[in-house]
Amino acid sequence: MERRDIALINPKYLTSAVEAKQYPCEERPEIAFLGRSNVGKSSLINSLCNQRGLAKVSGAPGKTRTINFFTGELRERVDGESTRHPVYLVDLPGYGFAKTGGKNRDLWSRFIGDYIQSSKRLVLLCLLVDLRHPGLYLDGEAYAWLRNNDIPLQIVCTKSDKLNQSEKQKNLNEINRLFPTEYAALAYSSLKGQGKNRLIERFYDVVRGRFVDYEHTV
Ligand SMILES: Nc1nc2c(ncn2[C@@H]2O[C@H](COP(=O)(O)OP(=O)(O)OP(=O)(O)O)[C@@H](O)[C@H]2O)c(=O)[nH]1
Repeated sequence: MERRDIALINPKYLTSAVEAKQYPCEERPEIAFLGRSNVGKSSLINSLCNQRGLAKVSGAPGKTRTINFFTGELRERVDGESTRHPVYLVDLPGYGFAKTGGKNRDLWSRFIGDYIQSSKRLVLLCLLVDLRHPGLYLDGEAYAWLRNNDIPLQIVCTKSDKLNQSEKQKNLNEINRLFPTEYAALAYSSLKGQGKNRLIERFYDVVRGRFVDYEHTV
């Protein structure tokens, strides 16, 4: 019987950028991660890549202030045959930390906006929200702002291990209702690995749909 076996392999930190001319130039599709500060972006990237220290995990909100690029490959194995797609994972600075008010907030929007608008290779934006807190004002603002762009959006609901089954389902429904996107919101736990395979599957399918030229079979 055919079995789908998908992984994100060979992850490496590549570079950090504060302006467009510092973005890497190799043509790879990009999957970006955005969310309120401390929502668990670094933990999610580490969990997706099975590498603890890849992205920094902080107790102090607002640590990620640059756009961080990681390289990796999406690999699917079906019945012993393996297909790979090189990608960039892009860790965007968190919004909503204490000092980000007024002028800082405008700078943040311009910074992220420049990235989103200038990157021709961005195929999926993952908006991370904390599953325990559906409908936070700042998440709503980010969602509304991102909907104005043409980039496919995947809502990823972090820290799902902190809720029981019925709370999880209730909050997931609420997030889907408040933030509808082309793909249903996904519950994720970096601690337990919940949602990981489904999210990597999503990456694979999005990348495959848009960037078939990069495909090579090994
Ligand atoms: N229980 C649990 N804790 C998590 C999970 N993901 C992240 N955390 C914790 O949440 C805190 C913030 O995680 P980070 O991954 O550093 O968050 P971030 O969004 O990258 O933070 P910034 O760099 O400030 O933007 C850390 O204490 C993590 O250990 C999860 O799935 N489950």
